Amino acid sequence: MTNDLVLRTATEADYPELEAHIHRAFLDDVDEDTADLNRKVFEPGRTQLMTDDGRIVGSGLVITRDLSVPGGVVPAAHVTGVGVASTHRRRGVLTALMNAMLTEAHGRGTEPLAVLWASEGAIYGRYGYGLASWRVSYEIATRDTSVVGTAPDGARLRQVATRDVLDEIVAVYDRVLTERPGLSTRPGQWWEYLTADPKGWRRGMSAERTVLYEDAGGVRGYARFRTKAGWGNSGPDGEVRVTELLAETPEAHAALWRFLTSIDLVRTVKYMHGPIDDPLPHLVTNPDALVGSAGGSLWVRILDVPGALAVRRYAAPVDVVLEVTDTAFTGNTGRWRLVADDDKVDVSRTDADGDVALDVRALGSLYLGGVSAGTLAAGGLISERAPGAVARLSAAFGWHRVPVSVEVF
Ligand SMILES: CC(=O)SCCNC(=O)CCNC(=O)[C@H](O)C(C)(C)COP(=O)(O)OP(=O)(O)OC[C@H]1O[C@@H](n2cnc3c(N)ncnc32)[C@H](O)[C@@H]1OP(=O)(O)O
Repeated sequence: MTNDLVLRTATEADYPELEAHIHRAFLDDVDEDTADLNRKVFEPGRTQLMTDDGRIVGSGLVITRDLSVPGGVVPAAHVTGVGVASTHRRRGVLTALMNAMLTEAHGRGTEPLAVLWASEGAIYGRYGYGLASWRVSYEIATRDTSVVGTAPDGARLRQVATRDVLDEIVAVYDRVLTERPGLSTRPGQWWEYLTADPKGWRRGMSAERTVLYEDAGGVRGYARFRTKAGWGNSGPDGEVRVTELLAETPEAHAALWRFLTSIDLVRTVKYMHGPIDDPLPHLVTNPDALVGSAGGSLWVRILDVPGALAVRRYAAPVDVVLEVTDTAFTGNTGRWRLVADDDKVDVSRTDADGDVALDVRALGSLYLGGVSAGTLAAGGLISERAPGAVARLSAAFGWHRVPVSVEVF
């Protein structure tokens, strides 16, 4: 092995080697069926590579998408495809790649945030990312519970091939996104990519199906899911795995879950992207049968503190001075006065004393409204300098819906 490490931006021609490298880093092989699929969403100009003697040994991809935040939708650098060859680990390759990705995104001046899903939660805090949203993974024993009630008159469910109803589900997704923080926009070929349904993505399950919920106003919700037949000593033991479920109305939400948990021959329904504030446990006959376990999902790295603070909305009027520390992007360091009331938000640098002091990582956790300032203060991650400031911050940064990221990108 040589030690001729070079950091560079990718080109289109790097794609085949890059794809093999990423699969290897994730302990997988390139599947003939899925080969080239990721090319649909590959942005070579935003992809950083580390090469050793010309061969790729490290990668980090940035994808240009927006993210819903409390009261808005903002450009956010979506970081993904981070992988370092096993032969080159723990020598600072990830650090070099991450610095290059964040510097490029910061330099654009248009993306106040970077976001990612972490393969392992221990990795990204050191780069200023804060864990900002959570998910509930359900494993529902359908024999032990059911969703109460019935759908209203005139409502109906329609089971279809996902690709045949793309326009309808895109419209639902885009409407839900304006109400719920943490969702990523799906520009360009994203929907085509996500619904391509190659065999390699099925992991022993069926092709993807979609069920739509419609009322007099049109489609109000959908669930994309796969099924698997199974037989045990006591009869059928089938499984449903939900890829994504989004609903605009309470009726759509209940009807979709009622459908999924009552399919004949199915004994288990799994879904890994439930929001923490999902009303489902309150709608079933026995919430214990949902077996939900919570885990982290989206990590947020604030790249531009005043820009990020100005672009979201606040749940309560607030006038507070945040004393922020950021060792990587030092322009963020300092005291920022945030004054917000309804739709008016003003952020300015100030010499006034800080009401609270926090690192940019804690600000990332706070940002989407899914982690309260009180929680962070209790952990020593926010220091209160003015009495009552943490309570005011908690009220202002909270949101009526918690963030959820429904897609591991
Ligand atoms: C957004 C995404 O794409 S998530 C996917 C991340 N990729 C994977 O999980 C694939 C398998 N793993 C890998 O490819 C590599 O091990 C990586 C990318 C996680 C780390 O790459 P490396 O080049 O070894 O990291 P690097 O040497 O730059 O380490 C930087 C720091 O992170 C720490 N670190 C790196 N990996 C881990 C880990 N898995 N768990 C805990 N700490 C870690 C290092 O100890 C080091 O700490 P220090 O700053 O205190 O010295």
